[in-house]
Amino acid sequence: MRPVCCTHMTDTSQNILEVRNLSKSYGALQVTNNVSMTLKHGEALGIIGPNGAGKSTLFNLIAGTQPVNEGQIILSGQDVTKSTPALRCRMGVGRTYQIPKPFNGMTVLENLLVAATNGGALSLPDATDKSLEILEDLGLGDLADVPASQLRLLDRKRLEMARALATEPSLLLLDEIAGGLTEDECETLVQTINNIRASGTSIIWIEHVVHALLAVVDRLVVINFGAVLAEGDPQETFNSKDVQEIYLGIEA
Ligand SMILES: Nc1ncnc2c1ncn2[C@@H]1O[C@H](COP(=O)(O)OP(=O)(O)OP(=O)(O)O)[C@@H](O)[C@H]1O
Repeated sequence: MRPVCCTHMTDTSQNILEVRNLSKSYGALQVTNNVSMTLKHGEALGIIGPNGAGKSTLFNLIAGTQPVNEGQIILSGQDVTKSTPALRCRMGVGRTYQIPKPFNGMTVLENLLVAATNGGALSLPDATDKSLEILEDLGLGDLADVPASQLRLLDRKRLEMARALATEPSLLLLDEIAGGLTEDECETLVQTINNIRASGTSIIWIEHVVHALLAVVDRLVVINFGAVLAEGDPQETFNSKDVQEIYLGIEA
């Protein structure tokens, strides 16, 4: 395990994402504190940390829904720190939200079409083909014409992921997608994420369900009080004394 602050890779062609010295405050509350990290093309990175540590905020900064106070975000070699969320989405950043936010008045398919025609910029016929394919892959094929408001939790989470995939992301940000699922459902979700990953999509996954996360990611970053506490091999990092003590409150 490498301690604290992730080192930068200077060869940007290998990195789909570089986050450089990011800081973010809300009033007096510093939520992101000088965070740096990189993600290689095709890599899957896990993020864990206590509640309120600033994990989702990091996604908001990367996706552009919140402005940074300091630092830089480099996407495929291009500085997008000041770019709009829409532009970042067109450049390949797809995300899910911790609390699924579908358009409840629309069907499952219509939800994907909105994402595919706007975020993904596909024509309607292409968007329809693409959306049906994604729904099939994610086990939602039979629910295409069902209103989103009628879905059970697992299917709402799948829809959240399907909407992100409909924008054709090269970088997928998954925010606590496994919470509240049964063990079997969790296993299905892990398979789905591994399939997405096998198709070449780079992934950053924030998750409290650590065993699910460890079944997917190549590398783990631990955030505490807005800063990087540790990063490295997933199991080794998770088992380290600092992480066990600070993240789980266990005295190792
Ligand atoms: N828009 C905002 N305005 C003010 N405070 C905010 C805002 N967004 C987040 N915060 C605060 O920033 C801190 C970090 O929130 P964040 O959601 O990033 O944590 P998290 O690590 O994702 O937590 P959890 O694991 O509980 O989801 C919290 O104290 C939160 O209340």
